Amino acid sequence: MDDNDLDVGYLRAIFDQSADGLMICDAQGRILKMNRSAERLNGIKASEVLGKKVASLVKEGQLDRSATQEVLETSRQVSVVQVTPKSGYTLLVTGTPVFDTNHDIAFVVVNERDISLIENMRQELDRTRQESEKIRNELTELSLLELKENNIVAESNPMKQTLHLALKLAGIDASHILIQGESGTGKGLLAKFIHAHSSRRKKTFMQINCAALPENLLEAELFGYTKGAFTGAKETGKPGLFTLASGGTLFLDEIGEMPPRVQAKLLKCLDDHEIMPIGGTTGKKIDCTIIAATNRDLNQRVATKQFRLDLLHRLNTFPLSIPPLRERPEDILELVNLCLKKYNKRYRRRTHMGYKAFDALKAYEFPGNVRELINIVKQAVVMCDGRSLDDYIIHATAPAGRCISPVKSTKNPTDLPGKLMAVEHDMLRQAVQQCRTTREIAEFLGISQPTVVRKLKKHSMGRLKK
Ligand SMILES: Nc1ncnc2c1ncn2[C@@H]1O[C@H](COP(=O)(O)OP(=O)(O)OP(=O)(O)O)[C@@H](O)[C@H]1O
Repeated sequence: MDDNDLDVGYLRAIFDQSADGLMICDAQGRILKMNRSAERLNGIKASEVLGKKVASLVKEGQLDRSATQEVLETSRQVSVVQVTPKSGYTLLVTGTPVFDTNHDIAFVVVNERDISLIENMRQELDRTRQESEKIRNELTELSLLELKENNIVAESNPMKQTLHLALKLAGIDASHILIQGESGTGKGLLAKFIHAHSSRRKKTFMQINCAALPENLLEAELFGYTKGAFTGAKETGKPGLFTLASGGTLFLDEIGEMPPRVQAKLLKCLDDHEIMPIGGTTGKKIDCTIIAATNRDLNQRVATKQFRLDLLHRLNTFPLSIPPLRERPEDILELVNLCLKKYNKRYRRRTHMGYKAFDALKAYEFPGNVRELINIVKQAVVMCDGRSLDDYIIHATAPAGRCISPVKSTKNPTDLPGKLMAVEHDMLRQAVQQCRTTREIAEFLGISQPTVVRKLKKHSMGRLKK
C-alpha cells in the first residue's frame, strides 16, 4: 500500500466513522455523498437521497432548511441551526464551499453537529430564568399587595416603579439610600417601607429630623456623648442614634438642612464606619442601614456651599425619588378612598365624594402633596354638615380656596413676595390660635413640622411645643 492509498483509507475512515454528520453536495445542490451519522441524525437513508437536490428534500419536508442552498447563493461558509423533521435532533449545520481553479464552487462540504443536549440545556436555562423572573415578580406583586394592607398607595406607574426599586434595595440590605421628593410626598413612609422589607426589620428604625434641632443638640443626638462631656450633659452619658439604631436603620430626614459642622462629622463617620461620641476618645463601630431624605435640590445646595459634595456622594449611593402628587393623579382616587375610610370611621361619619370633586382634586396642584390631600379630606369629613363633600372639596381646591382669610393689601399692589408673605403670616397666625403644638400646625396647614418651625421663626411667632 503506498502513501496515496493510505491517505484515501484515512479519509474514508474519517468520513465513515465521524460522529458528526458529513455530506458532500455538488454545485447544483445535489447530494453526492453522505455518511452514517448524517443518515442517523437526519433520519434518512443515503440510498434514498443520493443524487437528489437538497432544495427538493426541504420541499418534501425531509429537511428543515438547507445550509447548502445558502452557501450556493452566497458563496460563503454558512452556519444554521436545524431541527430535523424526522428524528427531532437539533443540529448545528455548517456548509463550506470548495472552489475550483476558476473560483467557481466545485462542491459544498456540510458538517452536522448534534447540539440537542446543549439546546435542551439552553431551553432549560431559559425556563429556569423565566421561572425565577416570575417568582421575583410575584414576590414584588405580593409586596405591592401588602402595601394595600399597610395603607400605602401606589396606583400610578411612577410610584410603582419607585416602590419596586425600594423593594430591590431592601432585598439586598442596601445602605446609603437618598430619597428625594417634595415635602409631603411620602419620603418618611418610603424609608420605613424599606426598613420593613429588609433583613433588619426586626431591629430598630430610628429617625431624626436634621432641621428640627440646633447644631449642638443634633450632634449629641446623632453621635451621643460621654459622661461630663459638656455642661448640662447627663451624668451617665448618652448613646447616640447611630448606636441605638445598631443592627437596624437610621433615617436622617431633611438632611439638606444639616449644619456644616455636623455634616463634616457625619462624613468622617461614614468614611471610617465608626462614630466618636462627644467627649470620647475611642471610636465605636457603626452597624446600621443609613437612609437620608430631603426635599431640597442638594446639587443646588452644593453649588451655594451649603452642602458638602463629598457627603452628597457618600449618601447618594442609591438614589430614589418620589414624584410630586400632581404628576401621578392615578394615586389620588385610592388615597381619597383610604382617607374617607379612615376618617369616616374615626369621626363616625358616612361622607362620600362624587366625580366633580375628584376632577377638582385631579386638577389641583397639591403644593403639600399627599400630606395636603389627607388634610383636605380630613377637614372635609369633619367640617361638612351633609354627606357629600363635593362643594367643600371644590371650594378648597379652587385657586384661592386654601387661603384661610382674605389677603391683606401691601403698599405696592404688584409686590408678589410681599403678598405671599402676608398670606403666610395670616395663615400661620390663625393656625397658632387654633393649635397647641407645631405638629398640630403642620397637620392643620398641610406642611411638614420642620417647615412650621422655620416659618414661625421667620415671622417671629412665639415658641410652641413640638
Ligand atoms: N403613597 C402613600 N400612600 C398612603 N399614604 C401616604 C403615601 N405617601 C404619603 N403618605 C402619607 O402622607 C403623609 C406625609 O408623608 P411623609 O411624612 O412620609 O412625607 P415626607 O415626604 O417625608 O414629608 P416631609 O418632607 O415634609 O418630611 C403621611 O401621613 C404619610 O403616611
